[in-house]
Amino acid sequence: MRAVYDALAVVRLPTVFETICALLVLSAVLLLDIFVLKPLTSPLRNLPGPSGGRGMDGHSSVIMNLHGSTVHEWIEKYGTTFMVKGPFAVHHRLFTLDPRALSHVLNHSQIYFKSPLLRNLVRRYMKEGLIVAEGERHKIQRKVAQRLFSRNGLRGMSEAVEEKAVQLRDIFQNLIHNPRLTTPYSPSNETLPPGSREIDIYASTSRCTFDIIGQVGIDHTFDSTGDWEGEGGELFERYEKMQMPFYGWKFVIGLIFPWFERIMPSDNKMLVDRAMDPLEKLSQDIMRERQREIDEGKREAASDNRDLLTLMLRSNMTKGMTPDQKLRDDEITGQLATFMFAGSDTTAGTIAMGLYQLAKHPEIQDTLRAELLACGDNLPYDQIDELPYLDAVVKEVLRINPSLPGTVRQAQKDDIIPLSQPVKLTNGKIVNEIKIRKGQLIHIPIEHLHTSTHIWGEDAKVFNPSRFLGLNLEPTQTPSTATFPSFNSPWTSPSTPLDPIPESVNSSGAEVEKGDSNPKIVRRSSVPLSPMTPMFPAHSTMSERKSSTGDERPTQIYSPMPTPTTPKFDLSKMPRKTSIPTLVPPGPGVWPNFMTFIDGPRRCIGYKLALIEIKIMFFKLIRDFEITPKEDQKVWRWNMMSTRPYVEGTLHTKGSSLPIIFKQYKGDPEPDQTFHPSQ
Ligand code: HEM
Repeated sequence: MRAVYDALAVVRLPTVFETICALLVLSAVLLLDIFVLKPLTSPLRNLPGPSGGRGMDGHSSVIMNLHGSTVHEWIEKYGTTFMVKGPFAVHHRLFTLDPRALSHVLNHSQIYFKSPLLRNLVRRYMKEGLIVAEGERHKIQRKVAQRLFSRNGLRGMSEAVEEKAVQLRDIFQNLIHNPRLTTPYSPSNETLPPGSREIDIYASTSRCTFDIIGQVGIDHTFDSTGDWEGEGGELFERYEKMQMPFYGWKFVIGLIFPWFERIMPSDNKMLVDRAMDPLEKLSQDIMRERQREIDEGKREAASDNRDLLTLMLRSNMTKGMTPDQKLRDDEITGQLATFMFAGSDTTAGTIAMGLYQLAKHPEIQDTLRAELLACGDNLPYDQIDELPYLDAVVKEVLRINPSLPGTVRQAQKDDIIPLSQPVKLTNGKIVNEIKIRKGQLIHIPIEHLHTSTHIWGEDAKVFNPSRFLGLNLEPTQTPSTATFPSFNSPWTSPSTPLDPIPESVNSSGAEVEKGDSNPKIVRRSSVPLSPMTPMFPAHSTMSERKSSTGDERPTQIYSPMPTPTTPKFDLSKMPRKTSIPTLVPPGPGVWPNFMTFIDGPRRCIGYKLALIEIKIMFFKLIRDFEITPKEDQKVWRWNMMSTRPYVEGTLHTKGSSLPIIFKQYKGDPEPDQTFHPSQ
């Protein structure tokens, strides 16, 4: 002890000069490490790749630009795997479309996490839910959430979705038939002739998907679609407003140092808190109430997979669970924010962009309508799911407009990534694998993969659903034929098998079967479906009511019986199932090389619900309406967490929107009304 006191007696605090010198030396070492040592020793340093990227964001803004062609030029020049740069061109990152590499990264989720920056961005909106969680916490959360998507769970969801779709269709019909009616997504109808109505399809479907997640997540009815002045409508307005593109420097600093915004919140942070705090409070109140109901035996265990909240609470009550195995309160409430964000924006954007594509391609719209009208209006979802042309259209929408154009992973330790396409390094060596260092990032370019002509053929950028039917139904399209460069090019098909994909199918069969070129969501259709056979007679009733405030509200139930379109092709020749075009090489994804929902243990947990929503919405809306784009309107997409449509010149004033013109579909014109050029 004496020796310790003696030693302390000679210790003194450093002088200011010594402290400054020490800090300078430390900074010099750090800078040397970042700007010289790291790049010089980077295992990616000999990979070919584009020059530039010397700015603060390196090549990121080029990669994230949804409308540029530069990345495709890089792919042409450097092949499937190359190096791109992070900040100040000193951070080396891997950019790969190589199926084996992607499969390896996605399936080793214990090595490849989301980067801290991406997690900070996601956490801002989605709190401590599934998307932010990594490692053991992720496994625990995912296991519970997965149960929501059991066969029974999905059936319940399809009923909730159908109800919403019918509500939306009724509202649209009412808007068309009653020009004086207004809604937040169709404020006025001044310039259009009677019988047509301009409706913002993004604003309306995002309300629907918000309502659906309220139901599925916490068994709560928001009804922001029909009751936009009510509590749900107000919550939705705030939720929508927080996604306006207001960023600025405080936002950027806050992404790197989240504590900063606790002192100086950015505009974005204030909008997010204004939207998410009431939602969080609501889910906490419901959580307490639900726990009480469970404790008092008021909720039947059998009905508990109806919503995620109850499922999580009941899971925490499993006998023998250690505290570590239980979900924390912030994980439970965070899950609502996660599902709200991950599940509603993505799906709404897809439905809106899909309807826009159909509006722009009348011949595809007619073909789809012909298929849908050949069935009754009340077709159950498992049969809707079997309709081949609808399936092809939905796949094509998901292929060409994936909600997440890409994602990023960061290696948590040194690793070796296998390749199916050898890469020629700048030093002339040819390698079949890439070494990656702890901390380096890997870009997973979903949209570039989907629009690569080498994978999807010459018409990769064209909206052409018939590629999934092996047909060429649209006269304006050329058949999808890939022109693969010579054998030695980086585009030859994989010579080695892909990584085995861990079977994440649970006992309820909630995940997709692998190895099937056309996996289906629910494989229980026992009724053979002929697309030509009407299944149920459509009905036609109409009722209107006035709201309590005396305003006319679109609350009608109205289902006309249009004459089916004369199909532009023989429906009986339609293949009964879609398939991935044979030219598409094997690759990871929910379907081969189809990465909209990515793959592996972090694959989108809600993709089956997304498919249900998209298909049922298309089914209900395209049967009853003819849709056309607005003249002189340019539509773009912007990307923050997921891509959203907006009209040119209105992003910063209006935010996301996508108005299109709706007309009641009345069937083909009678022959005597048809104009004949010879007359
Ligand atoms: C068209 C609609 C959708 C698309 C394109 C989509 C896409 C994706 C993608 C690409 C990911 C992986 C993100 C990453 O790891 O970087 C993901 C994850 C996720 N998605 Fe979806 N999604 C959709 C709909 C939904 C729906 C409807 C729900 C919920 C009901 C949902 C819930 C989630 C969750 C919770 C995760 C995190 C899974 C995990 O990390 O384990 N998504 N989604």
